Amino acid sequence: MTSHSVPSTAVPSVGLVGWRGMVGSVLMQRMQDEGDFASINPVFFSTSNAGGNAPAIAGAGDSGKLEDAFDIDTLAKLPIIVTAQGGDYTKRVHTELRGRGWDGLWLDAASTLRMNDDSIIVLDPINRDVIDKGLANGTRDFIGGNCTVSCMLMGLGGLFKNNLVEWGTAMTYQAASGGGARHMRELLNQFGTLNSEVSSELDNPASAILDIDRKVLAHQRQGIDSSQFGVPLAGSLIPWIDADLGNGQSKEEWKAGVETNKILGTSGEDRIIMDGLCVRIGAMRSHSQALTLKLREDLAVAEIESLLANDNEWAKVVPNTKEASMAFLTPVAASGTLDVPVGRIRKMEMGPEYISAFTVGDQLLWGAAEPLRRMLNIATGTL
Ligand SMILES: NC(=O)C1=CN([C@@H]2O[C@H](COP(=O)(O)OP(=O)(O)OC[C@H]3O[C@@H](n4cnc5c(N)ncnc54)[C@H](OP(=O)(O)O)[C@@H]3O)[C@@H](O)[C@H]2O)C=CC1
Ligand SMILES: N[C@@H](CC(=O)OP(=O)(O)O)C(=O)O
Repeated sequence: MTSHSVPSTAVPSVGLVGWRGMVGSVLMQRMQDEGDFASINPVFFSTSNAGGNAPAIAGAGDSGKLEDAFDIDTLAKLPIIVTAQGGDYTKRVHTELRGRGWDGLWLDAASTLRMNDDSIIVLDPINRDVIDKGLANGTRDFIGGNCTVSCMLMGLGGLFKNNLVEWGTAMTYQAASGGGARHMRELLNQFGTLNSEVSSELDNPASAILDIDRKVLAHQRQGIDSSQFGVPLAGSLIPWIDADLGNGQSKEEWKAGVETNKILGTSGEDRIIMDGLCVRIGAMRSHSQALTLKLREDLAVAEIESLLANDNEWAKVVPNTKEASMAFLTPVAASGTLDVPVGRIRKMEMGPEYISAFTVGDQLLWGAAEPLRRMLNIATGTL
């Protein structure tokens, strides 16, 4: 074993797997920003570089060497493991660990264990009661939710938590980051090559826009690198995300219903019907969604806004004006922040219980890293 032999310290030892990936890096940054490393003894793991240097954490002393992320003996000594390594890793290592009776806490960004009966989907500003009950009852697997679902509930928690939503549709506009780092790079490369194709025409104000459009389209249809997304995303969109369930629904769309209800702990007649269409667009790291909600009551718009604004400190109600929507209700405005703007709230023509809403959230923060970071703090008793 390398330098970290899981020492007995006053603070719990926490295994960190997947810390250098995209989600893991955001998690590490947030943990440093919030001073979380003061309450844990981090033990860093790697699937590719065991024995290499662990990352330096400001104020946390020597991080030592990287442990082997497949070394079950070392993992099994830890009371808590946090992973953002991905579903394949979870499938392999979680099964082995539990198989040998390890009863530590497993905190995971991957979807693999999310819908298991013995796991809880964590989003504590929305379901702290479910989490606390689970901890008290011996639940050991705490899993981050789907990014779109988590961002929607953070923005609209005031309606969902108060059992005011009968059903809803979420029509999503999901960022490239949902596919991973390589997808973000591909999107930017696509924008770049499209621009290069027509740069001389763009430099000439007299050039015909329809000629430019023809050249762009020709490049999109032939020659542009789309190896990650499968089809061009820059200057286009992709109306399908995740697997085909064979019933016309994508897996991402299915998650909206099952995960929303699991997070909220709603079932039977309280179950909320959620469905929609999930679409990939050329945004970088914030997911947006347009919602139609059928409320259980005819609430005034001001009352709805007040419920949303008062639900949690991150939901930010944006007035339903053109100016405010353009300034505050976009991926550019929300990215890199924990704020979840929610706006375009108005009664729809269908009737007084039908409202529209639009919300945006950074899918690497509330959509992935932040719920796990906060769950770790709950587990260590610091939140
Ligand atoms: N992307 C997303 O939006 C979301 C992802 N998730 C979950 O999180 C998991 C991880 O996603 P994501 O962070 O995007 O995955 P990444 O591909 O960025 O990272 C996963 C692992 O790949 C290894 N790796 C190999 N090459 C590199 C490199 N050049 N830079 C960094 N890491 C590298 C690292 O493992 P090692 O250090 O051991 O080599 C790393 O931990 C996903 O599989 C998914 O289950 C959940 C919610 C949202
Ligand atoms: N499917 C999401 C990203 C993601 O990782 O989702 P999940 O954690 O549910 O697998 C997207 O593409 O935007």
